[in-house]
Amino acid sequence: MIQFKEVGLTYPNGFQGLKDVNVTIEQGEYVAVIGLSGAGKSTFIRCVNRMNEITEGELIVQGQNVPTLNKKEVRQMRRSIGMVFQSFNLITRATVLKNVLVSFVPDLPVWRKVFGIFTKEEKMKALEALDRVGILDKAFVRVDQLSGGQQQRVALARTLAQEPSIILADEPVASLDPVTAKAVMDDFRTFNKELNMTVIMNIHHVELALEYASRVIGIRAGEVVYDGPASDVNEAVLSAIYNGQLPEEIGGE
Ligand SMILES: Nc1ncnc2c1ncn2[C@@H]1O[C@H](COP(=O)(O)OP(=O)(O)OP(=O)(O)O)[C@@H](O)[C@H]1O
Repeated sequence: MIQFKEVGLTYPNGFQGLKDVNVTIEQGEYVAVIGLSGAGKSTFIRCVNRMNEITEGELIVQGQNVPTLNKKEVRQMRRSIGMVFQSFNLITRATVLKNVLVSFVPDLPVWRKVFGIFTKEEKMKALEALDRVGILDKAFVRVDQLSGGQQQRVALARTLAQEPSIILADEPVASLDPVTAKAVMDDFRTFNKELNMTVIMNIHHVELALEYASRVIGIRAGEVVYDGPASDVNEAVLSAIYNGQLPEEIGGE
């Protein structure tokens, strides 16, 4: 479970990124976070694994009080929280398999990190993850020889191999064509449904958000202005989230 209680975040330059956020997310939910550019979507999800530090209120993730964790505890917490980015964050000159194996690195003793020796079990887990996202045949191909969609699947496989209970996804389909974007969204849905992973996804594409997520959190200027089922999101709700500037795909300019 993830609980934001009266959370505020003021950046060091004084900008208020989040204001009085009260949100509880249960294990296994699929949440889409929507809002205008600059509304605070990334700020919000990055608090969960403490990439951003909250400055007010309380944040509990899987029973742990996030702001009070020391460095070692933060590292441990992050093992159970996968992160997927728009830019994939891969080592492009290494093979697909190596990129997935990297997910085991934080747990490796120093000598194994240096020599890059992975156990048979780890290799099997990595290959299984590649199989799940449908790119097992690319295991020994260099990442820079793959398409954008394939690269995002490598990033997904890397996250999956980590066996997280929560996946934070920051605009994971923004740079993909519509067909590939849907395929990647389908992968997230599979992880969510079959593996009971919580998915919290920032997404600009409202139609996809409403199609895939069960819950929508709408953020405007650092405040949660909607939190409810995706099925209840209508034009009025969107107008409130987007400050009257409806996205083009749903009838705006
Ligand atoms: N390190 C920082 N210091 C000061 N202000 C910041 C910092 N990081 C983000 N901000 C500001 O906080 C606000 C929210 O940023 P955030 O990246 O969370 O928005 P977003 O909704 O994810 O936007 P986008 O959809 O464009 O990615 C923006 O106004 C941004 O300029």
